[in-house]
Amino acid sequence: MIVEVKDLVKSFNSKPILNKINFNVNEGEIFSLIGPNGAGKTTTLRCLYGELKPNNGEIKLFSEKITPKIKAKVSVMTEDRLTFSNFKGSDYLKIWSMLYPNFNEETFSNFVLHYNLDINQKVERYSMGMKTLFYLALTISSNADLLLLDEPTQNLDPVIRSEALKILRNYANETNKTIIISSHEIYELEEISSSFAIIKEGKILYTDDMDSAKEKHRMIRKGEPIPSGEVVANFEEEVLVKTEEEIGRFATFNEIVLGYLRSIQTFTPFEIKK
Ligand SMILES: Nc1ncnc2c1ncn2[C@@H]1O[C@H](COP(=O)(O)OP(=O)(O)OP(=O)(O)O)[C@@H](O)[C@H]1O
Repeated sequence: MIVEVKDLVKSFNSKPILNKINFNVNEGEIFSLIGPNGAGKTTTLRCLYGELKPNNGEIKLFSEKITPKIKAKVSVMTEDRLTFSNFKGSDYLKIWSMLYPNFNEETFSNFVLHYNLDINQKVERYSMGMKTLFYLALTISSNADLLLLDEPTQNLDPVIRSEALKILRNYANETNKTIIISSHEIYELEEISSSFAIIKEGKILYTDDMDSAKEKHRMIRKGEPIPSGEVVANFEEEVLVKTEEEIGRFATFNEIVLGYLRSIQTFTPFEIKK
């Protein structure tokens, strides 16, 4: 197991933000942490890379507690893409190649060349999309065993976004390295993830492998008998049920995610009052 999170609790100013979170990630997986704005995705990742100290619970990376030695196996893309003022791309290259003993300068050079990123320019002057690409270049060149990527396709145009997903898929598939992605882009997560957890209001609502989740969930037309199992959510004309019975039709990943996110409270779209 590469990542083990057990009963993780994190509060800010006594306000609970993560409420006994549990999930595991195996080697070679691309694991997605999926949830709406404010669900606690970034807070979970910050606990994973040791930036935040949990109030309770246990995190193990590579079967060990987080130590500086373990951190050297992890590379991180933070959501805010924080950049040091006055640092050029080439300065980051120097720092990252010192931090990561297996840093691949050739991969980095090819990446920045392909996307026309000028490493002699200050990174804080890059556009948001360029910053995302630059951090993608750093993280995949790090050759770290675990990548923690917070919203790694944010601000990328559709073509580059799809290329970025392919790059990440290859990173995990070809080298058996592990990636955790936080996002709310359901469609692209389905394309790339092998396992996932759905998080809302600091709680994990469901976690599973992609294939196993699809096997366990069925959509039953309203009015038809509900099989044994757990009714997860009501859709307009169908009901999402977690069951072992072969009945109705298989639910899509999108329906499973929306179903769990709806199940806690009824979703009410925001409307501007006239
Ligand atoms: N340093 C902090 N101090 C106080 N509250 C915080 C702090 N960081 C995060 N929070 C709160 O924790 C909650 C979860 O935030 P978090 O950034 O983890 O959510 P998220 O799922 O990553 O959201 P998004 O998709 O919008 O980035 C929010 O209510 C946020 O206001």
